[in-house]
Amino acid sequence: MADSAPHTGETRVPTVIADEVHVVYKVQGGARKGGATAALSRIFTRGPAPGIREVHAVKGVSFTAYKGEAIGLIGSNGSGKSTLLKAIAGLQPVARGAVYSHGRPSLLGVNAALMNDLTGERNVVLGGLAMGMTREQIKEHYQDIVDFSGINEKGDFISLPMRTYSSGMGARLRFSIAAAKDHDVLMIDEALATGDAAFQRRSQDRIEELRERAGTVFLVSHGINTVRETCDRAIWLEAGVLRMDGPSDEVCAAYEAFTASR
Ligand SMILES: Nc1ncnc2c1ncn2[C@@H]1O[C@H](COP(=O)(O)OP(=O)(O)OP(=O)(O)O)[C@@H](O)[C@H]1O
Repeated sequence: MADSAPHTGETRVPTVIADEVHVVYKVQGGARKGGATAALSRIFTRGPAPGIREVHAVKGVSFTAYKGEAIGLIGSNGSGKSTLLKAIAGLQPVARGAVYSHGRPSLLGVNAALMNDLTGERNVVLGGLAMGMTREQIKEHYQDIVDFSGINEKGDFISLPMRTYSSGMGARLRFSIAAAKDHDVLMIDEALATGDAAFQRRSQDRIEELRERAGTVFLVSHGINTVRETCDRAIWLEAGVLRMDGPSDEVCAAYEAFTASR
């Protein structure tokens, strides 16, 4: 596939290499009948045990990401975007192929592991520690994180448990915590879609900074315009297969033409 990283004259530093990555989920409880013929056929075809269904979510995806790139992952629902990010982050084993990465990729998802029963305040500390920040560093960044998230704009929400937050507020806090640290590879799953216009603008600026200071940013989004505005490169997945990889304008246009034709 086309390699779209800008040629700046400097040596390009690869941060993530995906080499023919396949991810297969095994799902318990699939409604498969367990007759004798089916069992025999499974022995010969080496199929999964009864009741276990396989979902081949990512099928042989290869690409190289470079330092300084912001890469948008686009594709229809269920095309494998989140799964690919999890595989890059090492949170989902690959069935075949391999992922090589520089440093430890951090996945910032809407489901990132913050604790709903703890206050926003405590979660800022926990999230910071989980990312490897020291208590001193967290203290230093605390106010910035809270201000950036905008959580306290409508009252003192940061001292309330996170379960009292709207999903947008939770996503904003997660983004703010993750963005407080420089990452070699930062992966963001949809968090931007949930913020309001002002937050989205701040996030785009912050992604720009992270790219300059750190390494590579991956962004999964259904908002094709967010990808256009935030990313210089886009990777389009469809049914687990990489359909196109190139400058985000071109890939987004091709994807839009594809969705319009369906
Ligand atoms: N934990 C899981 N167990 C089994 N199958 C899963 C699991 N997570 C995802 N899948 C399946 O893997 C495929 C890819 O899902 P994935 O969430 O990666 O797609 P996506 O492109 O991120 O989707 P969306 O745009 O809807 O968020 C889908 O068929 C989905 O049903």
